[in-house]
Amino acid sequence: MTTESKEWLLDEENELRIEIDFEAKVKLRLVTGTAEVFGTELAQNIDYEFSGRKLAVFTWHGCKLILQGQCSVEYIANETPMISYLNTHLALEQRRVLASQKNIQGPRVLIVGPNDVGKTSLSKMLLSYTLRQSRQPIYVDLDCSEGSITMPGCLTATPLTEMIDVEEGFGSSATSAPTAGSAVMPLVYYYGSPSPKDNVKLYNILVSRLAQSVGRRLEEDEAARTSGIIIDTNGLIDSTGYDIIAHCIKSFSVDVIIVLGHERLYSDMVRLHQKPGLSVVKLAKSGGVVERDSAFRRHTQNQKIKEYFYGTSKSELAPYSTMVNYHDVEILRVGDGNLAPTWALPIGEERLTSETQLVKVDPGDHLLHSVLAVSNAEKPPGTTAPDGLTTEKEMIGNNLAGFVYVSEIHDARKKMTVLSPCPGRIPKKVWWLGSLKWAEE
Ligand SMILES: Nc1ncnc2c1ncn2[C@@H]1O[C@H](COP(=O)(O)OP(=O)(O)OP(=O)(O)O)[C@@H](O)[C@H]1O
Repeated sequence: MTTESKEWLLDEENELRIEIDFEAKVKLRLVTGTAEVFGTELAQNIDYEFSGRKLAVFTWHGCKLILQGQCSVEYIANETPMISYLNTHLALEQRRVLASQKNIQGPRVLIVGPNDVGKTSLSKMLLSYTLRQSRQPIYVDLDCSEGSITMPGCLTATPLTEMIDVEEGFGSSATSAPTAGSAVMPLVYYYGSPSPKDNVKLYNILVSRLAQSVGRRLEEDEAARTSGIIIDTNGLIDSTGYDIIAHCIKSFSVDVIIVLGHERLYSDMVRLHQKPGLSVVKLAKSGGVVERDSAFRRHTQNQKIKEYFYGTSKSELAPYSTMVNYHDVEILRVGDGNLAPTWALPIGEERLTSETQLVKVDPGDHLLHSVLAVSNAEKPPGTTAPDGLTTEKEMIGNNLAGFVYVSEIHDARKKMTVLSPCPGRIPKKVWWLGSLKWAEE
């Protein structure tokens, strides 16, 4: 790493915007004053290390920062929408105070907008500000392309109790070595693809399941109930995107929609959804939000997968290698199977579509480098016929125990070697195959 260091003096309400390549490492230190990264405050005189990130260091009251290392972009901006973001938080906080007094549900906020307008960054800020008020909000991540919490291809809900980590984002706060019964364990459903468009029906089923689970959590957990939920979405805003948004609003009983950086979407949301008890708010996109090309996104996804098995430079993990017999596991994927004809279904049964049909996958060379999701489901489909349909729906709606990575295939011996974060035999037998592949470097 280059030792070149540079001092930055920021006036109040300014932000230092930096972009760091994946190959570079940059250290950031707050010397005087106060500053925050997407809502999380920096401690003074501590080195924070970043690689492959685009971020903003914002100060409300002015500060002095030192950057050590090579950034690809670095500049100070004095025009930001941070005041409007803070005001939005304060309005939501008023609702939380009311919710605490009356013991009712706090705000259920949905953040929508096109790609690269800062939805995830705004979610982090609103969550951080809420956590700073000693509340315990739930973060729902419906953006399956990114995998802020665990892996790409997942839909997750995470009750947050600790501040979001400056260097690792949700990666650390939500999943670092949770103790038994820890409140920071995310609830994860596997969708298996980076775009909701690939299988809208499956995506909506999983959103409904996630919403039911979150609803149960809110009933039991008073702190989470009054703190409310923040839902981050993908950037789909065409007609399919509108249907998905409508489904999310219904499933999570959303009462605040924040539309980020898109006038037409805002006016459509007002027209389609504004009704008593549901507010639609428009916020401006920050000039600092960076458009990420597909290569950058792919790199981020790979990094996320790698971190799952090997940890980060701050907390390294050593994955375990296990040999698995083909016949010991049931590998399934959702969709694209051959359908039973409608007349073959029992009278009154809902017809399964090809989008939600379970298909058994025969293990083989094609699985090499796949990331498979280990389901908490116990029984393979078809074993409890005659009600096979219900079984399939239950199977799809099961949450996940974790992930494995297929590192070697020994087809002649009908075995495969998989990496997993835990030692020993993998107790769960139903594994989902999605489109996630990763070539270990
Ligand atoms: N003010 C800012 N200054 C510098 N970088 C920023 C700023 N706000 C956000 N970014 C960066 O811009 C990128 C895009 O932001 P973000 O992920 O929040 O957008 P998004 O709308 O959630 O994107 P998508 O839905 O397409 O995944 C991220 O790398 C983020 O760290």
